[in-house]
Amino acid sequence: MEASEQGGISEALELHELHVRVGSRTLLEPTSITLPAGKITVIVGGSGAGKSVVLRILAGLTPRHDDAIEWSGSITGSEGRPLRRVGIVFQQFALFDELSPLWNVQFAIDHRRDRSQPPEQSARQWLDELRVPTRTPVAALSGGQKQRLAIARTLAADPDVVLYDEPTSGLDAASGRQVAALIQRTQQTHGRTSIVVTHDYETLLPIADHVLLLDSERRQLVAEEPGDWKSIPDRMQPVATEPRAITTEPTLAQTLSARGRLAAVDFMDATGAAIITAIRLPWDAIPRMPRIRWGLRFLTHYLNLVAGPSAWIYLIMAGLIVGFAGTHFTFRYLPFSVYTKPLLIEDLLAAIGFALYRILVPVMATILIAARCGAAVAADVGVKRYGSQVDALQTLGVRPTAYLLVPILAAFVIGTPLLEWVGFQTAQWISMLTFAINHPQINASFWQVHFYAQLQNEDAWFAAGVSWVLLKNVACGIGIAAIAYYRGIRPKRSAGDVSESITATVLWTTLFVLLVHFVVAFLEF
Ligand SMILES: Nc1ncnc2c1ncn2[C@@H]1O[C@H](COP(=O)(O)OP(=O)(O)OP(=O)(O)O)[C@@H](O)[C@H]1O
Repeated sequence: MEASEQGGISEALELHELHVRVGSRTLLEPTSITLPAGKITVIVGGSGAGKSVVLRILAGLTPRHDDAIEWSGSITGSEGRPLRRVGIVFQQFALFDELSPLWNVQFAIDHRRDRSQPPEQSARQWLDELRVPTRTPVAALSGGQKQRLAIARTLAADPDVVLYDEPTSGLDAASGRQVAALIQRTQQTHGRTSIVVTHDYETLLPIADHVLLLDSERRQLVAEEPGDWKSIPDRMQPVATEPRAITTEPTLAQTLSARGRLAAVDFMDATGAAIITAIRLPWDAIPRMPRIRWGLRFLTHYLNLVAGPSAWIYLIMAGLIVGFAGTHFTFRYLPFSVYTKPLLIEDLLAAIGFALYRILVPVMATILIAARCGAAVAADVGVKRYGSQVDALQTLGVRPTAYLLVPILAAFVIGTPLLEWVGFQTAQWISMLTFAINHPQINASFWQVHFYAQLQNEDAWFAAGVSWVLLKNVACGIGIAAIAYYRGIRPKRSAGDVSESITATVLWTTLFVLLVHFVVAFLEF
């Protein structure tokens, strides 16, 4: 542990017997090494040596038994103390696009490591220090400005250690040197232990206090003496890909059988994931928001996504169609209508009112909400996952369930009945209009009396069966929210994975909604 010039405390990073495997390949044999406090350590290694894997492990983003990655050993601060916070400046920055630069930094300040201590400086002071415009939307910032904002956000959260992931990637030599100078200046000003993971040794070795080589031959992190730094490039060999086994072309029957097996495995995977999700949901949904005001901010975002103005237009259109069709065609295609209509008109209106209120509008509304809002939320969460914003939340000390799942569930529990209500209001209005146009000789109050005949509730102001309608809405809302969230939050390696998660959400949410209506219909009637 070391005190910085500004009086802050920075921690060393101690690796104890860190052992990393990816699939059947060992990336790192058990390694124990200390990355000194308050210094810049540069970790270099050839392409494919495992720098990104090690960086994510150091940042606490990889569980010990991931899908393909396994690691053991421990990572602590100085003298074996637990690390409280490891910050990371992501290669693609992982900024929160929907927030201004100022609010990106404020988010980090509000979730800083020790909130009993005053923040090191205000969000505006951080942006001034790192020369980031405060009002320009994040998406409109230049690459360099985004990187400086990412550094400001990471430091504002008051981490013990700051990791930089390939900070010069994609930059020309001059810009790379500026970034290196910025890292050095920031480190000197704030005294944080800084670890730079890179393959760009030429630009970043000049600012290093220590250098570690991730040696892919020896599978070790090797501390390099300054005298040996010059020879590092010769030892940074790209890792050859695994030689492919030579196989004969599979026959059509083999291909089909393999595809069948894959489809079966996919189906089992999806079903297994759905069961696990259902079991986990109550635990994940406990609202443990670190800051209520940020929770409300995320809730507003998701309420707008789920039940904003464009969703109202959907439900109004749906209500118009189902209300008009239900009323118009019932009377138009009534068999022997000249004779039967005078006898049945009252009962038919009551049946239309009942069907619209209890079945047609709820089914139509929830299917639309599942497809439209489920897809919107899966896309939102999927992009946050793919763009590392979910990782950024985690390294800022926030569980993604707190600010994503809980607000998403709340938005659907509020939004689904609200949108359904909008659909029903429209449906009953168009039903009245259709009836009035088709039966100009009948008094308007006739419709009013008979449309609601099956919905009268003697004891209360609300309609009969409202609890069933609400139950369907809330059950569908919770299911859509959970499917969209868990599909979106799964690891994403490509934009294709995001798109696949949106498609899967639409398929599963609509199926779920139909299942809810099917099951509730048995209990209800
Ligand atoms: N989630 C994963 N599943 C399977 N293999 C993985 C996974 N992540 C990394 N790998 C493999 O682990 C090895 C190390 O990858 P890593 O991305 O850490 O390399 P790197 O040193 O960062 O390379 P580069 O500098 O080219 O980005 C590679 O062979 C990669 O294919």
